[in-house]
Amino acid sequence: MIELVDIRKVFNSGKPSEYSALNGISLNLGSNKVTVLTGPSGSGKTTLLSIIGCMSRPTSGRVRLSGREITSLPERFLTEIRRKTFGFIFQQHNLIKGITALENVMLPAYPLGERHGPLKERATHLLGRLGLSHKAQSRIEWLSGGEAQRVAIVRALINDPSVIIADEPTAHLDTQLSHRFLDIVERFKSDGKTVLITSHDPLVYKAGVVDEVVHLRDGRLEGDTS
Ligand SMILES: Nc1ncnc2c1ncn2[C@@H]1O[C@H](COP(=O)(O)OP(=O)(O)OP(=O)(O)O)[C@@H](O)[C@H]1O
Repeated sequence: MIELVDIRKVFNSGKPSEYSALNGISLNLGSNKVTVLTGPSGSGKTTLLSIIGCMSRPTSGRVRLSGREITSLPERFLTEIRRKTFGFIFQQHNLIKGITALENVMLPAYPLGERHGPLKERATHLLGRLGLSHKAQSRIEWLSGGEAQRVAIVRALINDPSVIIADEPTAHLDTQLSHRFLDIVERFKSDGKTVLITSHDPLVYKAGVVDEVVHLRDGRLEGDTS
């Protein structure tokens, strides 16, 4: 599904602050699999996620998505791929204050031009699936941390992405809500989705639903000495 070939990422190239965050990562992420990316702080997990999710480009190396080379595509194609293929769940959920949970969920679908009625129906249905029907009209700032987290998950699903990317999804969740998140991952998987998670949390990387754990250290796959 997603193939990475010799991915390198250098920040601030040519400056005294030059930093090589990824040093030749080659990796295959199988379709309909749950992969966890783990490793110490600063090992390059978020940098790699943002490259896989078409949010940034590698300095060198190739990314193939379902066999299609996407590394060198112009920005507008990458934006389209990003919208249609990926659903993102960020550590800080980036939900917008001052508008309701329902409106937050619908926002990523607006650029795709879907009619308002069916979109609202789908968003309402998805909120219900995560037990949030009664919070649809609540403003984001009125929700608890766990509720906001679930709104962020629903928002990630609104365009029916085939790949879900979650960056430290349980960082702000207690044990019970972390288990709830893993139940949701289980559901993604049975819906045929591919899931990629970064996590330091043993509760996540040791979970039964996880197919593969990839360890990063110093921008390399652990055990890879090439
Ligand atoms: N835009 C940037 N400019 C310069 N250096 C950067 C930039 N983004 C990340 N880095 C550096 O690249 C390295 C990898 O960062 P990254 O955020 O990918 O690590 P991480 O494994 O996700 O860490 P954490 O677990 O703490 O979130 C870090 O040393 C970081 O300081």
